[in-house]
Amino acid sequence: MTLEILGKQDRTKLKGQLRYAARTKKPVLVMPCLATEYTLPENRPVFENILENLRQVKYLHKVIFGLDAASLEDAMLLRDLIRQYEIKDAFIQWNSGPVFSKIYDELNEAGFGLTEPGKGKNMFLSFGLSLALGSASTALVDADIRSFSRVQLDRLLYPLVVLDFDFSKAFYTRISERKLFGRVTRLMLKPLLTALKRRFVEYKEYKMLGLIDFLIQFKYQLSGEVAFERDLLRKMRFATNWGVEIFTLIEVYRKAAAPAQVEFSDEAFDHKHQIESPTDSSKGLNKMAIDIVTTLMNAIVREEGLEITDTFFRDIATTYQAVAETSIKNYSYLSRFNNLIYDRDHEEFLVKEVFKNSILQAGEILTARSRVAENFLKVVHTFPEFKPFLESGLADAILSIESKLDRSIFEIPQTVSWERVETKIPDIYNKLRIAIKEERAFFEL
Ligand SMILES: O=C(O)[C@H](O)COP(=O)(O)O
Repeated sequence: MTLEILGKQDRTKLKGQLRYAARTKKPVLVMPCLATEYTLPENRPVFENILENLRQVKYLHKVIFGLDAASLEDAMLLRDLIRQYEIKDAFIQWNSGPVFSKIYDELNEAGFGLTEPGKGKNMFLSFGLSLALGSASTALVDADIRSFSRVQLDRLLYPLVVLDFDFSKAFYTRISERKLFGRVTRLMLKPLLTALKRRFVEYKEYKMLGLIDFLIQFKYQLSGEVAFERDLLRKMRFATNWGVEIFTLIEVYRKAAAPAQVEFSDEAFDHKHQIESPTDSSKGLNKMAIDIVTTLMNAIVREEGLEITDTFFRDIATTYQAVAETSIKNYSYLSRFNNLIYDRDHEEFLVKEVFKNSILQAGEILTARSRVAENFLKVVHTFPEFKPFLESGLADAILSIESKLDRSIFEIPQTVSWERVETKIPDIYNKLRIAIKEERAFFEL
């Protein structure tokens, strides 16, 4: 279901309905942030605008600031800002502080592999905290939205808190300095999904189309603003790299009963932009694109069972380029229609020199991995306890073995689900509630 803003929305009504329904749904907002998002002078106004807007939201049960890369002084500064803006019921999940380091240690000792620092690990713990607080709906919003306003949060949560959806995802138009942004979504992911669809129709691989069609219907697949209903959140796993948004959608495809996308803003959306790094595939948009393609194709190969031939990625990259070139023409018209600046040469450069290579590089990574997987399985074959798993074919065998081991063997860096944590550490939510109490007392919040 797509919830679009049709004409002028009655914001007071929206707010009123949310307030009423929130009494039972206890919505929690999770905001992962880096200390630099408020310590650097150039970022501070963006962060303070978010706080100013959050101050006006009266229906949230709790606001969790998942704080990464922060010293004690940075954490205290955040505490001061939360107080200054009178954000009610907020607390800091200071990831490198003593209270939550202990929780991460316990999760790691139980074998959940949360060693890689970053947004994935941060938000995973915040979600656990939200579950521990008994929230029926949890929203995730980034701390770098330059155009944030409170009504956006209202819209994101409305499908879950007021209506009966179990997942909500924002869509919007990204514009900055009078130019279209959303470069990876527009120029890489959307054309790639179209190219994959063409290929699967042509080769009559209809089984693959369910996932592709599901992904295509989202207007902005890489938006980071999402909300989950409790039962779904418990079942979700999360990628801990740049593939997080696409991985989340793939999980939602498998696990959600009633997903919705919602128009976040009737104005253009702007956030902090990653650099383009055409020659270095280890950072910026280039790295983001590789992670996304690897995550997507990994799911199609392993969980949908696609057999990849030697030429698969080369063929897909060629179709991708043709589709992307057509969309560039369309984006140039769209820009003219909206009086925006459009640098067609640069967009073509991104498609041909950056994103096409990302697809090819992701192909190399996946092909190499699948060779490793085969060898791995040969070795695993010698252990009798894995024998029953090996009868179901390569993809299923790896999945079963991974679920037995509680972690991914060599694939997409990802978390387990909270449902899995609950089974292994039955009193985990109790421990998390104690941790929240300690952290709140420490920061006097
Ligand atoms: O959503 C995207 O396409 C990527 O996050 C890049 O976005 P940007 O071009 O708006 O920086």
